[in-house]
Amino acid sequence: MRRVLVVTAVAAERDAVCAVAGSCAAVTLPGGQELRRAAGLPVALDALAAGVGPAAAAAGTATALTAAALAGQPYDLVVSAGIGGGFPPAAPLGSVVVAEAIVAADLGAETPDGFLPVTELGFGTVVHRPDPALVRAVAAAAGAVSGPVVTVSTVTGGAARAAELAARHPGVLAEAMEGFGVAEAAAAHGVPVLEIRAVSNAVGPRDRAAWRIGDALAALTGAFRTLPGALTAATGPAPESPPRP
Ligand SMILES: O=C(O)c1cccc(C(=O)CC[C@H]2O[C@@H](n3cnc4c(=O)[nH]cnc43)[C@H](O)[C@@H]2O)c1
Repeated sequence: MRRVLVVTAVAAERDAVCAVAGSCAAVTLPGGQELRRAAGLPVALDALAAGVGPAAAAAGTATALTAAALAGQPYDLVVSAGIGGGFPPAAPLGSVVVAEAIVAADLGAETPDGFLPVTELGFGTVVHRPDPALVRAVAAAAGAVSGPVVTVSTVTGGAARAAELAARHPGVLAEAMEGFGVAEAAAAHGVPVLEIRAVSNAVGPRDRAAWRIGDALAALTGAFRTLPGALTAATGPAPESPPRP
């Protein structure tokens, strides 16, 4: 059976993923974070609420991946998941976005000529590209759109920054705060990654009262209901493996 680790920021997002299974059992990770383990699905699904932002996401993901590897039960896929801001009109409230590129949008330097990504300063990486066939299959099954999703450390709160992000990242569909951190940890472990976002708000001038978190969490559950079938469609039946304790 395929083993999938889903990393969310907060418990409400994790519980929206767990809702697919009806119930989830708690497993404590080294360091004390609590993983939730779903039973009765055609994939072995674990969900972790690792905290808000790319650093917490990377730390939690790396801990869960290391614990699973040391237990001899490594994950086959990591999914960064949760609610996110959508760029209108392509990603309206309540829609689901699957990332074809997971982009660190504010990792770099401001210069007199504008923003420079760290790659242009000679360091690291600013983009992870999930397997396109997997992205297509997961998006099709979920009725989602696919395109770039940016990771930011500061939620966009104005029209000027929204326009700047859209100009710097053509086709960008959504903004969230964890995808790149999850993807960095997955890459360090050689595990494929996806990012799935359900749109709770429009990226632009801050209007917290207009966020539709309940609708987005329901859309997230709906997307995860279709994930096992999509994984099988994209990669074939899972190889035999020993059952989990
Ligand atoms: O208040 C609640 O009930 C609640 C339930 C679920 C999630 C939240 C969050 O505030 C999660 C923070 C989380 O949301 C992502 N997010 C959502 N919209 C945006 C955005 O426009 N720009 C950036 N990030 C966004 C982000 O990944 C945060 O981790 C509250």
